[in-house]
Amino acid sequence: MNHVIGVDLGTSAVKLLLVDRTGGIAAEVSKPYPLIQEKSGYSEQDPDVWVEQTLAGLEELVQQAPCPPEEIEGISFSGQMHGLVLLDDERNPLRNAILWNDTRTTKQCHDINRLVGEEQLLAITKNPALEGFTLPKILWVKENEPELYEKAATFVLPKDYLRYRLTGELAMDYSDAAGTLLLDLVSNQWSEEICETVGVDPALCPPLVGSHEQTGHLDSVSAGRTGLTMNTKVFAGGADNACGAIGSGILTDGKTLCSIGTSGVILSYESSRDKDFAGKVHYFNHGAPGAYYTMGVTLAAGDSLSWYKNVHAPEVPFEQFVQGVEEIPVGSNGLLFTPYISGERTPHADANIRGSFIGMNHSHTRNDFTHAVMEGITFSLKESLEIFRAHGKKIDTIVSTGGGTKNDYWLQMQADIFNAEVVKLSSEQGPGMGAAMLAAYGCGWFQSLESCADEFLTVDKTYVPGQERVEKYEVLFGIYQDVYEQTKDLNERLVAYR
Ligand SMILES: Nc1ncnc2c1ncn2[C@@H]1O[C@H](COP(=O)(O)OP(=O)(O)O)[C@@H](O)[C@H]1O
Ligand SMILES: O=C(CO)[C@@H](O)[C@H](O)COP(=O)(O)O
Repeated sequence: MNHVIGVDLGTSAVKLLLVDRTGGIAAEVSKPYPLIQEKSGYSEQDPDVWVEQTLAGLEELVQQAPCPPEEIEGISFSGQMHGLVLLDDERNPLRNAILWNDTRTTKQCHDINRLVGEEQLLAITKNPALEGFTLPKILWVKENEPELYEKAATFVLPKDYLRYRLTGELAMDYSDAAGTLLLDLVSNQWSEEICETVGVDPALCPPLVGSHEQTGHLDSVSAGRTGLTMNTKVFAGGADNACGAIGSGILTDGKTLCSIGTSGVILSYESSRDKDFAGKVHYFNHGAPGAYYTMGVTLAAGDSLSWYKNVHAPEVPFEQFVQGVEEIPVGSNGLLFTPYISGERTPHADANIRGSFIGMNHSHTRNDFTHAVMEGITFSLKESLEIFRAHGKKIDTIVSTGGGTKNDYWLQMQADIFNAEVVKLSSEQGPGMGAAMLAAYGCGWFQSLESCADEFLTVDKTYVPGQERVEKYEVLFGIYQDVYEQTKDLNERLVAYR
């Protein structure tokens, strides 16, 4: 047995990696799917489309594999976090999944705060009530679609539904459960107190497992469809950011990750759950046993750039669209962008804020705008970084991952804006690689995830901050930070027109 598969169920696509015993990528497949956005603030996907695209992707992966299917020992998963998949008693989805970047649940967040109490919620879950998390979505369905809620027998998260469909076994791992706002981070069990206080039946919560634990084998239907064998071991996997941390070697204190996918995150390893960030950043279980991580989230990071590209040049491939941005100077010739197109999480938990371009003039070209979008996304991530620095973390090296690393110039911009060395690994697919590492560790190939990381992960390139650009960006960052307060009220007044 010499290969494992990592499946990353992202927001824009499912990405599948076939990985050998040295961490080499033997085959790679990506299958996209759309977002369903019926209203401003709504964001949904059809869970069965995830399954269909994953099965089709696995079939292609097996066809591309340099080894027979019997040599593929295990498979594991990384998944977009927080998305609510409600299942009936026959385990069929009752409605579309409500995703992490759906912000319809402001009222339910207020209700949770009122009923549980903000301090008690923080004491139990280490996190505040935010629209993106799963519990407010459960309460939204209970309140707005009671006839569906009555039929609900269980809830799961996106990759858990996918894993269930491949194996017939239902489970949720701790790293993803932490993002539901229902996990007691101290006892590592579902919080009966929160369930009772907000009126959610604890029986809806699925069994909890560790990310590296085996949760069955592929069933005959999935094996038949994909060409894999029924002996393929299936491991639980984790939240995409937990897997991204594993797949980027963020496995010891002091290590920091920047991920630019649809969302953007700045994530830092924590060996204990005892630190106090007062809920300013998320605090979740890691996919590595017994560990934790803290992170700040930009809701629309890569998504802002995709949005901008889709408005102006939907037919142009990304690589071509961003060509020429390297000729634009620091500050985009006076154009500034805030990436709040889906509202924001860190540091401004605000579902109503929206993005801005400030400083437009006649001379601005499409490249100026693209450059400003990249800068605005990176400034937003710097705001999370500064929270960590303000809490005493010394961050001088950051591993960068996600689709955003496909552009060399953007990686240099990250180094200059973050004022830190930015490291790009050989594979930009941190979450998929992390999932493959969980399968490799689960199969017993390595004693620990750290030793797996030593074997699997290699640095491709390091980007060093340039002093002159760092200083210019420091000043611009101050202007960027002023935009939120100055556009907050304007955006509240525009809500009625959305
Ligand atoms: N060539 C490129 N240059 C810069 N950014 C890119 C490029 N290709 C893709 N991206 C960015 O990567 C994002 C997708 O990243 P990915 O990690 O695949 O997302 P997710 O896992 O959230 O679906 C896109 O939204 C886009 O902004
Ligand atoms: O909501 C969060 C983290 O709290 C997001 O990071 C999602 O987990 C989606 O990730 P991508 O699809 O952008 O990778």
